Amino acid sequence: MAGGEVGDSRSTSGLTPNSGHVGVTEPQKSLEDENLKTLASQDTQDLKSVLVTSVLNLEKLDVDLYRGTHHWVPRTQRLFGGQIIGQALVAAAKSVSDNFYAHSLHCYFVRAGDPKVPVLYQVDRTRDGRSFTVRSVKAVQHGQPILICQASFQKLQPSPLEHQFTMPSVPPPEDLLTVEELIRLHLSKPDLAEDAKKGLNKLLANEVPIEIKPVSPAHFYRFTPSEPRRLFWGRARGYIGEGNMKLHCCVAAYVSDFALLGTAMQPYPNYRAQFAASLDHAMWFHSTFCSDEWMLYECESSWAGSSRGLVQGRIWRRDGVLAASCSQEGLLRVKPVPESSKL
Ligand SMILES: CC(C)(COP(=O)(O)OP(=O)(O)OC[C@H]1O[C@@H](n2cnc3c(N)ncnc32)[C@H](O)[C@@H]1OP(=O)(O)O)[C@@H](O)C(=O)NCCC(=O)NCCSC(=O)CCCC(=O)O
Repeated sequence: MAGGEVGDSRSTSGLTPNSGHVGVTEPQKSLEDENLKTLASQDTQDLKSVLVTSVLNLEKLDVDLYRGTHHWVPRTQRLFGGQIIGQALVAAAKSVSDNFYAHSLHCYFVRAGDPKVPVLYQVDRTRDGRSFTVRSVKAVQHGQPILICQASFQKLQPSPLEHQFTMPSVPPPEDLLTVEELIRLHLSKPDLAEDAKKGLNKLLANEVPIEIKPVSPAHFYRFTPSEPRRLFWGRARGYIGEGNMKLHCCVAAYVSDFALLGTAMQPYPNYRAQFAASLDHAMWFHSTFCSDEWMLYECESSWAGSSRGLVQGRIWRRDGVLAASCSQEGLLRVKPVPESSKL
């Protein structure tokens, strides 16, 4: 966007939910241990999200050249894909007029990101049109691209053609446990294998700037084989700020890469990913939303084969409006889970 700030105040999307349907079911007790909800995980909603203060706050080095730093690095010690996509979209948006809004992006992860050095973002102003503006961004480390991304922006153009799927009915986030609460619950089991305990404690030590509440934890953690479909509520930790749609899109791009690929592993609880990495990621933005408010992520994997898995995602506002869709193919090299590690 013009002026180098990821900020605007888009007021309406032009898309409405289907016949006022609200997909959230009435409150109900989802897991027996209600006490855990109050004991576990501090409420950080009053804090400005680290995604705003640091991760998506790129340093300008020159015209169309930015530097991004890291906050959370996954255990794999390669950069989190969502961080690179989110930062690439921030860089792309900086040269786009305020009245153009991201409607889609298409990315390839071509090399693993190195967490020891910052990432440079080189923006190419591919085209400025009357309705659409396109930017190409190359994320570079050690002189070589790690991500190539095309992002397209459009002026608001209302249309009589408006439809969307209906949001699935699920319990509201207030009735579900966060990933951290579920892990603590699991850790309290006396017969838990040592290997599993170690793995879960490592997960707890993660400082991921995203909060997640799985709708069906057993599917999410792949205790049993299940259809490659998952639903979870997700939001950025901390406060992002109102009326800043461009930033909310960048945050959503960050969050969207977090738990997508695991969907393709759900039918195979006896296999563990030895190497899992997103190969490409596409995203379409449909409506206004707040990425620091709970949104329902509906993910399904239509196919897996040749050491790859394909996953589609829909991101719903809790009032039933389809906010965004995404699609990703990932590399999944697997090995059987050793008996001693089974939960
Ligand atoms: C995907 C790859 C690895 C593809 O590379 P490649 O052509 O295989 O490259 P390479 O340098 O030749 O090899 C890399 C490595 O893969 C090994 N390899 C290659 N082929 C095979 C095989 N058939 N069987 C078993 N191993 C194989 C090679 O020996 C290399 O291993 P090494 O690094 O030497 O230990 C590359 O393009 C890449 O690293 N891209 C970046 C992917 C990425 O970083 N994505 C974003 C992070 S993933 C993420 O954030 C999602 C997390 C969300 C979630 O967990 O749900």
